[in-house]
Amino acid sequence: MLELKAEPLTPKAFMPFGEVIDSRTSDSFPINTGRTQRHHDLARVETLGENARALISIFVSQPIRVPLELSFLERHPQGSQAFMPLHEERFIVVVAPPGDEIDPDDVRAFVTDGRQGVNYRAGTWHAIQSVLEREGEFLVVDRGGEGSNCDEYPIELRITLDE
Ligand SMILES: NC(=O)N[C@@H](O)C(=O)O
Ligand code: NI
Repeated sequence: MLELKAEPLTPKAFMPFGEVIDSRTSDSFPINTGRTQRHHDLARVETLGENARALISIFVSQPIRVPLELSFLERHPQGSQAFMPLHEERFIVVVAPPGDEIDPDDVRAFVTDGRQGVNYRAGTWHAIQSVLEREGEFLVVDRGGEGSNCDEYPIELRITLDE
């Protein structure tokens, strides 16, 4: 069992796995006669394969208990997957770089601050949605289309929080 302490999520630390979606750490420009700031193109939506298209969904997730024990990570080889909290919910992010094998030394665990969303790039190994404290509602953008788009990799993990 590999035990990891979740570290605060930052755009730089998450770069090997995808993007952090956050209006506080992204550039913007004015639109709508200056009434709106557009934080533009924050994450790459990847939709690969036959009849691929982008899906917009809402996940309503029940909270997990900490320490979080995992028996697998999953990946979506044909598309990215983004999670954006709708009510400042914090969640645990566990990731490993794309590849057919997972090196336990490459697994990273993060905790978001409620304002952050994430976009897993296609093929990034990740834990399934793991919201903290209370029921969470997330806007999800990922890939629809033909063929299988979810692989699982067995790995025993225990994620703790420094709080
Ligand atoms: N299965 C599904 O749509 N969700 C997972 O991919 C997940 O990452 O939570
Ligand atoms: Ni997923």
